[in-house]
Amino acid sequence: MKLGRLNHVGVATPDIDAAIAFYRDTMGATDITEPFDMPEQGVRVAFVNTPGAGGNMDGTQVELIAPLGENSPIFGFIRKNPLGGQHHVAFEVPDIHAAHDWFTGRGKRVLGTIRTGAHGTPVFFVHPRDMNGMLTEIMETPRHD
Ligand SMILES: CC[C@H](C(=O)O)C(=O)SCCNC(=O)CCNC(=O)[C@H](O)C(C)(C)COP(=O)(O)OP(=O)(O)OC[C@H]1O[C@@H](n2cnc3c(N)ncnc32)[C@H](O)[C@@H]1OP(=O)(O)O
Ligand SMILES: [Co+2]
Repeated sequence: MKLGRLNHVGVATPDIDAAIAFYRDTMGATDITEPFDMPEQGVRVAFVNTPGAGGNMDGTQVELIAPLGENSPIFGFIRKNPLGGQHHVAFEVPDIHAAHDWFTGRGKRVLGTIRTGAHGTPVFFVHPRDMNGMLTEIMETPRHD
């Protein structure tokens, strides 16, 4: 497998509206999506688009995520980290199933099943303990048709 593009850094927050205001007013972000719920993933999500290499908006995103209820997979994280913070990183791959075989073949614990992520493509997560302490999301590259 070859290292793919860093698509986003997942940042957990207890208050997504306050986090959006921070990125807009303190960090000077000019391109932030409206938040939206992903009940099947137990999170509310908003994307902060960062400038790309050419100053456009195809750079790596900050993916703001807030827990939807106590069953959210990030509820425990917020309880331990009340301010929120860096939660995961997401790398792109061309083929999610080949990537899944790559990580499981190396004894890495894939969490749950392949699911549809916030970019509309299949994703899976690899346990932080098997990834040098970093919860890692592997996502199939979004198609820009
Ligand atoms: C999919 C939509 C969107 C997208 O981009 O498309 C998203 O990214 S949504 C992101 C939210 N969803 C997930 O994170 C799904 C995968 N995550 C999980 O299954 C859990 O969060 C899990 C298993 C990683 C941790 O769950 P929990 O915190 O309830 O369990 P523990 O407290 O037992 O944690 C075990 C162990 O891992 C450490 N930990 C927990 N979270 C993280 C983290 N984000 N980064 C690094 N380490 C983490 C925790 O401290 C425990 O370590 P220990 O040494 O035992 O204390
Ligand atoms: Co993510």
